[in-house]
Order: sequence, then structure tokens, then C-alpha cells
Amino acid sequence: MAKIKGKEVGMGPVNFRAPTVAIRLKWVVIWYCLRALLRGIAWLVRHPAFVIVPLLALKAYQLWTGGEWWLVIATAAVPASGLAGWRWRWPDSFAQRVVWRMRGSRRRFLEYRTRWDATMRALNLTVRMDDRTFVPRIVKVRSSGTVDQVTVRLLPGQILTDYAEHAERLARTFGAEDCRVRSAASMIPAWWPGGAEGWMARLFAWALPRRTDRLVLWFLTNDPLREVVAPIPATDPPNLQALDVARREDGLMFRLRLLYTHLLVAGATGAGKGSVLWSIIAALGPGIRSGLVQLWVLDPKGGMELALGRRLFHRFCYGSDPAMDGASDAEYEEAFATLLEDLVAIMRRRQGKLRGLSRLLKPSRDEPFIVLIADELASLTAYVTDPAMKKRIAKAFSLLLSQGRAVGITVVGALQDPRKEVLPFRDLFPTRLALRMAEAEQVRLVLADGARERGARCDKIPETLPGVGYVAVDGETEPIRVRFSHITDEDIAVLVDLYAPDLVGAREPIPTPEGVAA
Ligand SMILES: Nc1ncnc2c1ncn2[C@@H]1O[C@H](COP(=O)(O)OP(=O)(O)OP(=O)(O)O)[C@@H](O)[C@H]1O
Repeated sequence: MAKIKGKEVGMGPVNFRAPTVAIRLKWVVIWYCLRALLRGIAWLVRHPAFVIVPLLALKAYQLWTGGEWWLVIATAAVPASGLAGWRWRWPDSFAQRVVWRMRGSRRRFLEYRTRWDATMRALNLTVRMDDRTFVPRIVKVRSSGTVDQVTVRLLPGQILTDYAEHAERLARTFGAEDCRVRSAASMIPAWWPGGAEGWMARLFAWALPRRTDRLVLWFLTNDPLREVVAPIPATDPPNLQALDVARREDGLMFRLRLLYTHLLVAGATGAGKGSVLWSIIAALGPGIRSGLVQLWVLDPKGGMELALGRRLFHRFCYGSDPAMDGASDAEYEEAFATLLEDLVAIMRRRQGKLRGLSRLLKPSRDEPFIVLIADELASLTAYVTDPAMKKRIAKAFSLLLSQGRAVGITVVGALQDPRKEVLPFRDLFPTRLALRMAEAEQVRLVLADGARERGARCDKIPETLPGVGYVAVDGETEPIRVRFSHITDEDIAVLVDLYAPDLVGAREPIPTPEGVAA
């Protein structure tokens, strides 16, 4: 008879099965007791914090039977003070390993177990075989206080999209604000150094189970992204592979990898693209001060977004209103093209230096990590009026995007309209972030086919939540919902005072656009 790793549910009030082997009742009882004991031990190993429950029961029993009270309390105090020390010294690890697990177990029994079978049947997510009905099993529930992660084992023939189609219904049924469907194959423990890209993940890649038969339902129970995220203190030196720039919806820090990648930020007007760029600059601050990081900045919106931080930038170039400083559009456009071509020249020089020695440049003060920040990319691509300049700018961008990563040059570009006509080299950005978008179709253009169906409903992000978006990372199947820190003009002034590099000329006003206006 066919066997399925799901939970079989009966067809009627009583189910009979013909016995094939006669076993004495006492052996059956012993077998069930042993199995329950082994399962209990395995469960305690996975939920070590619950060891405290039998321990407390034992202590209570000792007190009851006349044990020395001070001895009883002293032995109970050892694990209690261990837990307290853990919480005090490593609060994040304690929250994830103890608090989240306990909350997950409670919610599994009180919320999900009770309504799971009926919901699966109602949504037609069961499988019928040989007159038997199988319901997908809940493997585990983890709760972060803001998100319940319910891992489900798929039944044969089921795919992630089957569940994604019902995401909204699942959210309503289990009293969540939203539900996202994520594949379990991409789930690297959040506490691993560097997450999915870190050294732990790479070192143990061979040992990580490939859980293609599982998915994780993310039930958003209490949206932490409704709160504005305050500026996040930067680490010194900055970890260029994991910059602390935003808060994730499960309450964890979102760490952005910038080294050896390029980032595209797309969002409607007022979606908070500026806060993304400033969060990145803030996280890079200590590196800018030490000379490990150089910012090359293009702000075609007349310097409106980024000019406040000009002392932090190695090169800064903005377009403006020709009537104000006498420079023509063509001169501005030439200034942009020149800056980009200078960067291409550095790229070529670095390639020559590395050739035959290494395939990746390790940034240092001699060869710093260069981040090209380009706000309003459309003004540098589609809206350039001079065809010759348009060609030069497009060529330089294509070269930087296709060859710059390995030699420590990263492009961070922001734009409103992600269509190919506006940004022909959109596909050359490996990391993409979609903030609030004007149309559902744009989500697909920025993130990936099916991203919206899996929960990245960027067109539904309300205008009241600027800085909220979904980020797609290479190697992760589903985008992650995050909110970037809100950096005010006052915060920028503090950043400049803290991190402006102490180089000759850095405190002089930088002529903009370069070579055009004083
Ligand atoms: N992360 C954030 N948290 C809270 N408020 C934010 C955040 N980001 C931006 N805002 C606020 O939202 C408004 C619009 O932000 P911003 O100018 O960065 O948007 P934008 O996408 O760059 O818009 P545009 O394309 O029109 O320049 C501003 O008033 C800003 O203060």
C-alpha cells in the first residue's frame, strides 16, 4: 500500500484495519512508552530550555518530601543563573534559542495544531490516495515575537505555489496580518555568522540538509516595521559583506552585502530611496574615515538628495538647473560621463594589477572599496539629451556593472521606473530592493517572476511606511521584507562630523559639476 509522509485522517468516526501480526498487548504498551520516551528526549535536546520544567518539578518534589530547602534552592539556582547570564551576555542568542522556541511551542499547540487539519481540508491542500486522506504535517513552529515560522512538510505532488495562492486565507485563518510562503531549502539559521553568505554556511554547506520537501509559512503576527527605525550604530571597521542597514520583519537585523555585488533600489516617489542610500552611507562611515571605503556619488537631482554629505564623498557630481549656474545640460552630462570613465580607468588598472595573481581584490587603504552611488538612474540613462553622452554613460555603466565587482567597485543605483527602456542594464544588478512600487507588474521587473505571488506585494505597501521594501538576494529564493533606518538632516550632519575623511582638500568645497562650475 502506498505510504506518504503526511498525517492520515480517518474517513469516519471509527477506522478499522485488519491486523497482520498478533502482538501481545504488554509489548505494544512497552513499545509505545519507549517511543514516547525517546521522542521526549529528542525534543528536550532540541529545546534545551525546557529541561528547566522537569528540573523544577524534581525540586518541588524534593521540597515536598522534606529535602533541605537551602540545598534544593541552591541546586535550582545553578541553571537559573546560567540562563540569566546567557540572557544578559548574549541577549540575541538567548532570544532566538530560548524565548523564540518557547513561544513557538506554545503557539504550535494553542494556535496551529487546533485549526490546522480543518484549514488544510478547507483549502484543498490535502492529498487523497486509496480512499485515504493525508494532511501536510507541521514539522516545527518558531516564533520571533513578530513572525511565526511554521515549517510544513509538503505532500507528494505539492509545490510552493499551491500554498502561496492561499497566503491571504491562511493569514486570516490564523489571525496574522500577513502570510508569506518561503522555501525551507533557503533557511540558514539566522544566528549563523554572516547568514546565508557567511563562512559558517560555506563551511558546512555539505552538511546542510536540502529540504526540498519543506516550506516555511511566515505568519506576521505583529508588524515591527510599523515603527520608524532609528539610525543603526555602525561597526568599526564596517563588515562590507554584512552591513547593518535595516530591520527585518522578524525583528532581526538585515545585513546587506555590498562587497562583490551591485545593488539596485527601486521605488515610487516618496518610497524612501533616500533613506536606503543614507543607511548604507552611515554603515560605511567608519570605513570612509579610515580610507578603506571611497564614495563616488552622482546626484542628478541637482544634489538635492546627497549634497549634505559632500564632505564624505571622494568624488561628487550633480546636475542642476542650468539657469542657476550657467552650465548647460550637455556640460552636466559630460561631467557625469567623465566621472564614470575615470572609475572605469581605475577598474582597468586594478584588473591589470590582479591579473594572474588573484580573481578578487581585497580592499585596503591602498586599494579601497569604491562604492558608486547613483541616485535617479533614469536621468543618467533614459533622459540624457546628448546622444554621444548617453552612449558614453551607458558604456561606462555596463563595464562597471559587468566587471567592477571583482576589483572592489560596487554600484548602488536608485530609480523610480524599472522598465528596460529606462534601465537597459537592470539584469546586471545581482542584489535588488523594491520599495513601494506604483504597479504590481513592476515588482516582477525588479525582484523576480513570482516574487509578488510569494508575498512581495510592494504595490500594497502604504505611503505611510516609507523605507519599507523587499530585498532579493542571490542565493535566497524569496525576498525578505525590511525597513531601512530613517536618517534625518541632523543625523547627516552628525555623520559628516564623525566620518569625513581627514584628507588634504576633503574639507574644501568640492567643485560641482566637476570642471564645470566652481
Ligand atoms: N526609513 C524611513 N523611515 C521613516 N520615514 C522615511 C524613511 N525614508 C524616508 N522617509 C520619509 O519619507 C519621505 C520621502 O522619502 P525620500 O525622499 O527618501 O523618498 P524617495 O523615494 O527618495 O523620493 P523621490 O524619488 O521623490 O526623491 C521623506 O519625508 C522622508 O523623511
